[in-house]
Amino acid sequence: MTKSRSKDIEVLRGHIRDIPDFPQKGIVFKDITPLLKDPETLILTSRLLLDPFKDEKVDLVAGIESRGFIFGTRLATDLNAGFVPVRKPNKLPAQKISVEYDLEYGTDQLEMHRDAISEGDRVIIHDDLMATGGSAKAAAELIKELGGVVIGYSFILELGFLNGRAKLEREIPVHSLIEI
Ligand SMILES: O=P(O)(O)OC[C@H]1O[C@H](OP(=O)(O)OP(=O)(O)O)[C@H](O)[C@@H]1O
Ligand SMILES: Nc1ncnc2[nH]cnc12
Repeated sequence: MTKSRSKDIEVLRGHIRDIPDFPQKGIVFKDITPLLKDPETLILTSRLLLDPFKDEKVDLVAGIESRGFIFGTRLATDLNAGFVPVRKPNKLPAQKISVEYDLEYGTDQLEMHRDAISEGDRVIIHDDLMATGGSAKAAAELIKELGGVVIGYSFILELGFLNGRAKLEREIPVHSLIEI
């Protein structure tokens, strides 16, 4: 990593705050709202997320609800790609597919519209944070079921101690700006 990139990453790190015992006891919640509020870190985050993919041919960015929507749409426009939402249950209005998955705190379900992906579409999965990797794995399963090809994962933050990467296919690159 270049010196200036690692300096930029440190700036971002300084704008993520720890909230102990949220949403339940024992969880240290990584809150990105300070990073969103500062116009400099807001734009810096978009730029740093774009870097690893800027020479790739990308058809779609799939953002995971809800915090994955924030930078996912920007990443899509920066790549001249489309954006598709991966949503929590009962939010999408048209025909959809679903998958269940485990969270650091509980279980949940993710859904995508059946027509969100065309056969062979090259898709990046984006979220603000990877914890157990359950959400990212579930999103990848949905995309593959619809005929898409996952070409990479993009996160601002990765909780490395939870080893979420182990859940993902090894040959697909994972780009996390900050690893904790
Ligand atoms: O790697 P995992 O263990 O699956 O956890 C990561 C997911 O958890 C958080 O979302 P959350 O479910 O809290 O919802 P939100 O984005 O709507 O706040 C985060 O934004 C990721 O989507
Ligand atoms: N520790 C954490 N902080 C913020 N979002 C999360 N999603 C899952 N675990 C999380």
